[in-house]
Amino acid sequence: MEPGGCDAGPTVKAVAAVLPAGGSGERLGGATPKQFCTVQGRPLVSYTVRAVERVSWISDIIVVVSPENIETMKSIIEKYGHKRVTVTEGGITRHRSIFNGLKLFSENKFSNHLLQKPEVVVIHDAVRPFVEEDILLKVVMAAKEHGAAGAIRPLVSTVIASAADGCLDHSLERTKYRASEMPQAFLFDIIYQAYQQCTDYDLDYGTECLHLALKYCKTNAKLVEGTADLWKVTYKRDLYAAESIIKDSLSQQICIITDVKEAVVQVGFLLHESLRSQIKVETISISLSKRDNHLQNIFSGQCYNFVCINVHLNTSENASFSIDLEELTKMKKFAREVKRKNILVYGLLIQYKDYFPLQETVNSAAALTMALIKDRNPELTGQLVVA
Ligand SMILES: Nc1ccn([C@@H]2O[C@H](COP(=O)(O)OP(=O)(O)OP(=O)(O)O)[C@@H](O)[C@H]2O)c(=O)n1
Ligand SMILES: O=C(CO)[C@H](O)[C@H](O)COP(=O)(O)O
Repeated sequence: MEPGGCDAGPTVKAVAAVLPAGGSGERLGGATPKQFCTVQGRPLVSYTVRAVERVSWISDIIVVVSPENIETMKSIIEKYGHKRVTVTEGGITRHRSIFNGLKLFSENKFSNHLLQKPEVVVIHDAVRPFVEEDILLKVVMAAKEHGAAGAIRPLVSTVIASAADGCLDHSLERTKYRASEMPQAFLFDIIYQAYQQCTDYDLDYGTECLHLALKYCKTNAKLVEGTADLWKVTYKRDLYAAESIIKDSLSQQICIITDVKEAVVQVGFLLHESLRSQIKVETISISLSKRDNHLQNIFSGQCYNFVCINVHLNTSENASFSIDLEELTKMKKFAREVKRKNILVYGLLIQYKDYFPLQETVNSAAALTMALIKDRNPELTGQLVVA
């Protein structure tokens, strides 16, 4: 195993990543650049950084932002606990931002600490949050062999050229062409040399790093078929699409919390059974006295949805019930604390009558639970819902 690599990673001396995030997001519109737009409680750029930092064989991650967003980016890194990330200043175009990012490995003028020059550098737009390790590995290995590599996708529409009079000049045969996406990877020396040699025109109007490697270093990039999730958030509708993918991935798992009273444990079990065909479920029964510490541990796991259930049996002699306000206040407090980590907590009171089949009530409680976690409405967190 080489330094910088790991068992599952490439046998490359060191791999680093540069994430350009210095744009203003004109096509999306709005005051906030798209990379800082909040999606399910977290800025878009943080999802991309997280996707890249999960890859253990990527040693350094450079995020390039415009000068006015340096502090914002640093606070995002701090808030979401990102590791191995260095922030640097971008330029007025994407190419200039990427070049600034690459300079950190060669010139130490922007940074107080020296970053190890990588053998291969990955370039990935900060506004493509769904990048997976598999495609990163493929482009890195291909770059090691060919000098440069990039993810591609089939074209959705045919590309046409218009003449000066605004009429069709010619159209390209769609099957012969591909959309160039990200990530791309390069032998560091190749892409750095290309950026050093390219013209101001390239830096100001170019949109393709692979092209620079070809033009200035005669390197024909290997093209690697990517997945549909690699698309770039460009327009407002893309932000909605990203939100719905993120929401969906956060809604795959639920944790049911009950206390240890037999009746509640039993109803918790039925709810678990009713939900498990639709979603991954975990049920935890804990006594009230141990709850505080225990809940802290549970909430620091991987699950983003919790329901704390309680049960009320409504017999004819016992028609009214009271809510334990102390319990409710505690649950609300937890809900408020963990909401910052995108974890949503609900209270669910399952109220049933002794003459009514319990299973039916549990089924409607399951439907209510599913609606809550699919919707992920942060305003409802900490609320007590009654089934
Ligand atoms: N001066 C720039 C311009 C763009 N980018 C980054 O390059 C990526 C892809 O660019 P694009 O989608 O074009 O972003 P914007 O330039 O922000 O969008 P628009 O063209 O709509 O203004 C984005 O992560 C963007 O932040 C950058 O680092 N520096
Ligand atoms: O297309 C690309 C690859 O070739 C780049 O991903 C890049 O996003 C293009 O940026 P822009 O939309 O700003 O030109």
